[in-house]
Amino acid sequence: MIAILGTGKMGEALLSGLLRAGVEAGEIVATARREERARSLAERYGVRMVSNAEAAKTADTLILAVKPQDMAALLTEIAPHVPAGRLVVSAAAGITTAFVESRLGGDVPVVRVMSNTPVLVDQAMSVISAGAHAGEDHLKQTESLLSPVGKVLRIPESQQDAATALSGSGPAYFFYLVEAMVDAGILLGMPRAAALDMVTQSIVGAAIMLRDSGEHPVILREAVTSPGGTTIAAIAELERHSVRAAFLAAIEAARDRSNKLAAG
Ligand SMILES: NC(=O)C1=CN([C@@H]2O[C@H](COP(=O)(O)OP(=O)(O)OC[C@H]3O[C@@H](n4cnc5c(N)ncnc54)[C@H](O)[C@@H]3O)[C@@H](O)[C@H]2O)C=CC1
Ligand SMILES: O=C(O)[C@@H]1CCC=N1
Repeated sequence: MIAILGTGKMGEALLSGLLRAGVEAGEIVATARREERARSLAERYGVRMVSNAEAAKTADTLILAVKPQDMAALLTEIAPHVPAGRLVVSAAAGITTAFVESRLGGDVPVVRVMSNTPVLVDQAMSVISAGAHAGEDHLKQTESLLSPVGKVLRIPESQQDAATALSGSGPAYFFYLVEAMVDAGILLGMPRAAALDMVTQSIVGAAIMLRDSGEHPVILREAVTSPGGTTIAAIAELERHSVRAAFLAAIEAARDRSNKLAAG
């Protein structure tokens, strides 16, 4: 039995992914804070909605998907109910395995995960790290939960905040870029729908080339950039506005924010 505690955007994305991957609805329980939300999830997915205490007692694997700021309260609530040896998977940004271990007590095996919203289309990037009491089996179990909904990579826990900044938040940067490019299309007089189509197909095409060609992004970009042409005119402006430096600073800020999240 798998329990998802805190079924918001990420929890629901993981829940739907598990079901698409063939886990039976009867093998999953979930929890939600609001009754209306619980009813809607039960209706849409056919899973049983239970209390956090019941989820902690009954499931072999607990997936904690509340906001980092709500994690301490959730751990205090479930600590008396988690039987020894249950795998606890924490999906929250910035929350260390030590934070979870210290609040649950005992030798609880904890695996920290940072996934991202493309889990909804089975294209997640999930990075996982073992806590002090989690071994190879626990990492394998977590991989088998997450690999049907995307790519899974093991990383040292010391890199989790950086991964949160890169791939956890990553989809938001691409959506932001699309918004900005569509605005540029509007500036040039394109209808909004057509501009969105053109930009979306360009980003999908570029992403698939990057993933499937094995080429370095510099080579792929150079292939688009003709001498004296249009692309270099655009890139000269991106450089003039320090867009690369802005990305470095932005992702560093996200890493620092992740590092501070456990403190609330
Ligand atoms: N949204 C994203 O792209 C990503 C989010 N995450 C992490 O996933 C976690 C959840 O994020 P979101 O889904 O975006 O937030 P969210 O606010 O949509 O979901 C959190 C849910 O937990 C519920 N909740 C809070 N305390 C609870 C409790 N004691 N018992 C039961 N339910 C409770 C809330 O009512 C809410 O529905 C966060 O820790 C975040 O860092 C990780 C990767 C990506
Ligand atoms: O913005 C956040 O804090 C979460 C963690 C990674 C993506 N969204």
